[in-house]
Amino acid sequence: MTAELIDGKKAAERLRARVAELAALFAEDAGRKPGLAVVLVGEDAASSVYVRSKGKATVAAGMESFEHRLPADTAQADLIALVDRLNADPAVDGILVQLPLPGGLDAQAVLTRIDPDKDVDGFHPVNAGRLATGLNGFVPCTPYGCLMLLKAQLGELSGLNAVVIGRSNIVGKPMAALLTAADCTVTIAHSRTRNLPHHLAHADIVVAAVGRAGFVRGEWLKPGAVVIDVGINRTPAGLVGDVEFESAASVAGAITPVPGGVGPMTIACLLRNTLVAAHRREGIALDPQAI
Ligand SMILES: Nc1nc(=O)c2c([nH]1)NC[C@@H]1CN(c3ccc(C(=O)N[C@@H](CCC(=O)O)C(=O)O)cc3)C=[N+]21
Repeated sequence: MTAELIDGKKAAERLRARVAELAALFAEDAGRKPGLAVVLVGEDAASSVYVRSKGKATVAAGMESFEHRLPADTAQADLIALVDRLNADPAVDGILVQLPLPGGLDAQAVLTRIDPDKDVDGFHPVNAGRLATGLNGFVPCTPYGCLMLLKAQLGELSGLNAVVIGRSNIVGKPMAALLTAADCTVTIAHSRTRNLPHHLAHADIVVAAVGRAGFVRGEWLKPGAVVIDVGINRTPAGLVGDVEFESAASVAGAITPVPGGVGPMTIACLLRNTLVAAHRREGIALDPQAI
């Protein structure tokens, strides 16, 4: 292996420590802690683990964590009613409804019901529109975390060729928007892209978010490319990313591992967004560039 390992765990720890310092200052000024409400519907094992680690990280950062666990057979109207209560609750700065929702529930309707100024996931169409048009809003945590890792690795991104593999509303599309805003030349590839190796051959930056284990092969990469692997695939061999790690690590300049890469940054960025939401709601200044 020749590639440098990008330590997302360490980067996330640093970000969380900075968020905790600023959360303590916020609490002094506002007389209350920033608050994050997390809603989990059903008993999906992976979701349950994520929600628990989000709650722990929230408290560790000096924020209030409000956890709402609802049964899998919750009616759409009851879930909407909970979102309405959280929207109206002054102690709640951020609302996250854990995805995926159990079958029968309309996720889009729920996400659209969240107050855009409490939408720390950045999934509301208003926040997608703000990102697309360069307005201040909330950026989805996973692509925001990827951007932070890229900037820490490369410094200036202007003029670089970036290929984003995957076009989801949660990762691929906002990732492409962030890289475009950072003056990269951006290609969005996906499962139906013809001749992916052709596109990757010129990519200085590769962000893989297709949800297929080992989809991206090292031979396709430009030597020295920086590779961000968003994939979290549970296979018999364990947790693996969307990039074939061994072959990629012998060609890339730097690469994120799975686990220990993008995942921890996602949670740290959620705390960051919650801190920003709290400041905006209280009218307390916070330089977003400071974190
Ligand atoms: N409304 C909503 N917002 C989300 O942000 C959201 C969601 N729903 N549903 C599920 C996905 C997934 N997600 C992850 C968060 C942390 C890790 C993470 O910390 N992973 C560690 C450990 C991985 C493990 O051991 O399972 C790592 O990669 O090192 C991974 C994945 C947030 N998501």
